[in-house]
Amino acid sequence: MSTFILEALNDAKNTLEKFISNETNIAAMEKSIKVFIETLNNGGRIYSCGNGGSMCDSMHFAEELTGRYRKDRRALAAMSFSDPSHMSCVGNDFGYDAIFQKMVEAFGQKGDSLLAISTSGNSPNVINAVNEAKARGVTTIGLLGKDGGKLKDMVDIPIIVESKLTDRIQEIHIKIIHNFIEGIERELFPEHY
Ligand SMILES: O=C(CO)[C@@H](O)[C@H](O)[C@H](O)[C@H](O)COP(=O)(O)O
Ligand SMILES: [Zn+2]
Repeated sequence: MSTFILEALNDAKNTLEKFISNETNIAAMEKSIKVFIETLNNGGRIYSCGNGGSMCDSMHFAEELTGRYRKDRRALAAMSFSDPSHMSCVGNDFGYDAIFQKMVEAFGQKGDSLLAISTSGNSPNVINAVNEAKARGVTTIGLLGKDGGKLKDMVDIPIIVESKLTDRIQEIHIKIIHNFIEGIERELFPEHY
């Protein structure tokens, strides 16, 4: 039993170390934070989407912007595409592949940004959201994994966690997400740091 626990924790450590050691990843994270800050400073909105655990990450990202991260401050304009009634309607009437695309169609404007989260980079509903975002001048940032999938070459800024395991990739994604929030707050609320 303990062997499996240590193996899993060590694999997580190694995956994070590998991610950190690639300068491209850190540069892409910095670039993403700049995009988010620019969006907010220009009165735009930050959107996010993903499936399963990545939907939880998408919601986690948005709530820490609209609500709170480390300290109290004003709400920031963010929205996760995860409204169950919207998803059941669009899933039922247009198909599951349209659930995120329809939200971009409803809200996406030039200058907004979209955090598209997919560990495979191949989920059709995330791909369709990114295509809609591109057509509307919404900047796209991909939190991806494995080989980056189709989204790697579609998003403006791809961030790929090198691992074959969905859960492991998600564990690094949430670290990146917290880093995004801290980067945004450091710029907009320097008095908190
Ligand atoms: O959270 C997990 C596994 O850790 C699962 O729910 C996982 O998110 C789902 O299988 C997703 O449908 C995977 O989609 P994607 O990351 O490939 O876009
Ligand atoms: Zn958090």
